[in-house]
Amino acid sequence: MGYPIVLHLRGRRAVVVGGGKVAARKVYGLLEAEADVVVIAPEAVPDIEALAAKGEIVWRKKTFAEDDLAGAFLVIAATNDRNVNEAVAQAATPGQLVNVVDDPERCDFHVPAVVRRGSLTIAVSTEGASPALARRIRRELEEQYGEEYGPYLQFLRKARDIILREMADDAARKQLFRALAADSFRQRGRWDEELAQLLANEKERNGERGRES
Ligand SMILES: C[C@@]1(CC(=O)O)C2=NC(=C\c3[nH]c(c(CCC(=O)O)c3CC(=O)O)Cc3[nH]c(c(CC(=O)O)c3CCC(=O)O)/C=C3\N/C(=C\2)[C@@H](CCC(=O)O)[C@]3(C)CC(=O)O)/[C@H]1CCC(=O)O
Ligand SMILES: NC(=O)c1ccc[n+]([C@@H]2O[C@H](COP(=O)([O-])OP(=O)(O)OC[C@H]3O[C@@H](n4cnc5c(N)ncnc54)[C@H](O)[C@@H]3O)[C@@H](O)[C@H]2O)c1
Repeated sequence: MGYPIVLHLRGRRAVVVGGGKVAARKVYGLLEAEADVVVIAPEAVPDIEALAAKGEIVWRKKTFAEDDLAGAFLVIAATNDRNVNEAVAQAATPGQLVNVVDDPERCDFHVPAVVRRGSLTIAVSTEGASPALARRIRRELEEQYGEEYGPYLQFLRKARDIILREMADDAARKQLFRALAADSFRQRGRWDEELAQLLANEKERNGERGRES
């Protein structure tokens, strides 16, 4: 079974070999993670052409050669030619993370189906058993966790900073974090107001404890 992790790719080079629809899907995911994306392909779908024209990726309009992998942190072999994909995997050095879109056995990692809502990422993997099921579940999760989770996560991050700064008691902090994560809290929508109230209550309780001792 694979070990799920979230890679930090900002400023790191990701080389995608191939310029078809599968490559384009991987490119979009890599751009969301702010990787420096380089595509190697003699021909590419319009999405990839457009991204290259806007300067959001580099497209080397050529067939794959070993030296295309120089400086890559992550490599995706996404051509429609099994032999080329195999050659890409062979050319990678041991430290480079490799995904081969038509050969799960050759992969250091596979790519899950993903829902993103600001800082919230929900990833679904079937380990290659059924990418179509991963896609279906991703769509269901998109319904369940709507766009409103983006601003909610922003609030939670800010609240967490405040709580860590202002509250010393571990147990009380934990209780507060859980209260803010409750769906009923999210749905009421009065996040800042309720946080201020909860912090004030906690300060008052502390004050009382101080006077008791
Ligand atoms: C999740 C997603 C992420 C992404 O690509 O971004 C993804 N595949 C997606 C869609 C999809 N892929 C395929 C179909 C057609 C239906 C079907 O065959 O089921 C559909 C559905 C569609 O297109 O609608 C066909 C397919 N996929 C692979 C092979 C090769 C093989 O298994 O040998 C073949 C056969 C090719 C052929 O010969 O035809 C291999 C892989 N695909 C993976 C990921 C990795 C395993 C992830 C997992 O199992 O969880 C893995 C192992 C490697 C990798 O790519 O990392 C993305 C959904 C994004 C979304 O919608 O959210
Ligand atoms: N992992 C997945 O999610 C998934 C899903 C569907 C299909 N697949 C597999 O992925 C492969 C690619 O699918 P696609 O629909 O994107 O194919 P496609 O035919 O649309 O694109 C293939 C691309 O590879 C490029 N290419 C071919 N030879 C090359 C070389 N020597 N160097 C560099 N680039 C080269 C072509 O120029 C083209 O841009 C399929 O063959 C299939 O086996 C994987």
